[in-house]
Amino acid sequence: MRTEVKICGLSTPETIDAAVDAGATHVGLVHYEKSPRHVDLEQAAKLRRRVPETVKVVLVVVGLQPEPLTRAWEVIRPDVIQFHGGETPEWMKLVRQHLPVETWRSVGLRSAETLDNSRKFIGAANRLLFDAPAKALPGGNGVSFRWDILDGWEPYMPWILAGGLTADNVAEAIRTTGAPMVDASSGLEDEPGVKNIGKIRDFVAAIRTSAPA
Ligand SMILES: O=C(O)c1ccccc1N[C@@H]1O[C@H](COP(=O)(O)O)[C@@H](O)[C@H]1O
Repeated sequence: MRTEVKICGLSTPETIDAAVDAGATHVGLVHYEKSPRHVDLEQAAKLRRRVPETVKVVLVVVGLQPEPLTRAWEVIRPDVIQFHGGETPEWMKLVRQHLPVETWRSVGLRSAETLDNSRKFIGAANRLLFDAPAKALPGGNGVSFRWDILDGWEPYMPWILAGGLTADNVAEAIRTTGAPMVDASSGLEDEPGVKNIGKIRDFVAAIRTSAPA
């Protein structure tokens, strides 16, 4: 199956267009003020309108309270909300009941035990997004986790590989883990928050030319 690709932390029309043209299946907008990739609601809504229907828009949030989350959904109308903080399964289930949106949950993978704990998101998340454990930011740190934690894992729900992916390591990452979807952000930048269009193109090309796992 064709590997799905999300390019995250986009904040300009040019980089949105570059990700779409390169063949990304998903584009990510980070709505989190502490991030160098933060976009406010107005910017995010404008960027969202550039994205064709064939590409899904993912809104990344961290511990956003109910009212601002609903407001963000109303203004941006993302296809997916990616919860990247300490959001509980119960809270995510409530969101799914009230908003017509897919929910994804990040899990910082430290060990096989953290992998097993992610079962609690069955029924709350449509997909799990495996990233390195939080550092300065909850995500977007450009750090990979030990992919061997996934050795022998039998996926019980759709999942995504994230954390420190670049054009140089993504083919190996897919080969090693069998990831059906990959997600990259800071590895495609010249400096925090500034995406490089060439790096976006090279990243997607590295996936499309790599042999399937
Ligand atoms: O990108 C951010 O600034 C960010 C902030 C808060 C939560 C998540 C964030 N990004 C997500 O982190 C992962 C990994 O990113 P990277 O490739 O290692 O930079 C990815 O899912 C981003 O969507």
